[in-house]
Amino acid sequence: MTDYDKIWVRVKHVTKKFATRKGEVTALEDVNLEIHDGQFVCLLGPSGCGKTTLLRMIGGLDVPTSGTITIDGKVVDGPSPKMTMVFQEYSLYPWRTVAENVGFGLEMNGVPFEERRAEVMKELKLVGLENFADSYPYELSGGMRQRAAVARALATDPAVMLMDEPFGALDAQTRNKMQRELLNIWQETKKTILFVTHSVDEAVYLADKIVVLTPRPGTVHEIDEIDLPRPRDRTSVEFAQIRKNILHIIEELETGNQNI
Ligand SMILES: Nc1ncnc2c1ncn2[C@@H]1O[C@H](COP(=O)(O)OP(=O)(O)OP(=O)(O)O)[C@@H](O)[C@H]1O
Repeated sequence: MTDYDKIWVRVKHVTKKFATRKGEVTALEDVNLEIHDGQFVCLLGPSGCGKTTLLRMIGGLDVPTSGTITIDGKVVDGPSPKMTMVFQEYSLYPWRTVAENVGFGLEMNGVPFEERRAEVMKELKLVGLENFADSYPYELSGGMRQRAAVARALATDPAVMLMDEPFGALDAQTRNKMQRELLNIWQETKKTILFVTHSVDEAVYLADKIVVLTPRPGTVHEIDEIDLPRPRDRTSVEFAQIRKNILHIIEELETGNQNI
C-alpha cells in the first residue's frame, strides 16, 4: 500500500566534488531532497547540472563528498535490492533472451526457475512483451528494449525505481507511448519513481512532484520542489499552466531571484 507519509529517500546537505585533471569540479552543492512512498518525482535540469550524479549516489553507485543519503532510514553504502536503475541505453545482455534478462536479478537472488519464470511473465505482460519472452534484444525495437529494461527493474520488486533519461534515445512517438505506459505501470504497481529528464514537458506529464536542479556559475546549485496534482487529473489547460509555472521557476532560479 502506498503511504505518502513514509519517506523512502532522504538527501541531506549533499555535496559532490570530482577531482579532474583540470582541478576540482563541484557537481552538486548542498542538495536536499525527500521522496515519499508512491511518489513519481521528476528531477529536471539542463545538461551538466548534476542529475545523473545525484541519481548514482542515491543508487549507491557513487558516494557524496559530504552530506548523507538514506534509504528507508539507512545510510546508503552501496547498491541495494531496494533500488533498481533504468538507464537510457537499456543495458540488456545481448546473449540472454528477454525473459533471461528480465529474470537476471531474481536469478542472482537465487529464486528457483519456475518461480522466476512466473514473475518474469507477469512483468512482461505488464509491459506488453509477453510474446517476446524468448526473443533476443537485437530482435526488438528501441521502445521494446526499454520496456524490457523496465520489466527487469520491476521484477525484483524494488521500493524505488531510479530512471536516468530512460526514453531519451527514443523517437518522439515511441517516447510518448512509453510515457503513457510508464504512468499506467506506476498507477498499477504504486512504485516510487525518481525519473531524471531535461524535458520540461516530460516532467510535467509524468510527475506528481518536480525537483528543479539548476547550476548557477560560481554559486551553489539551486533545487526547488513543485508539488503537482496527479497526472490523470490534469486538463490540457492545467498542463499548460503548470508548464508555464515551471518555466518561470527555472528562469527565476537561473537569474538567482529566490522570491518566487
Ligand atoms: N566521474 C566524473 N569525473 C569528473 N567530473 C564528473 C564526473 N561525473 C560527472 N562529472 C561532472 O559533474 C557535473 C554534473 O554531471 P552529471 O552527469 O551529473 O550532469 P547531468 O545533469 O546528468 O547531465 P546530462 O543531462 O548531460 O546527463 C558535470 O560538470 C560533469 O562534468
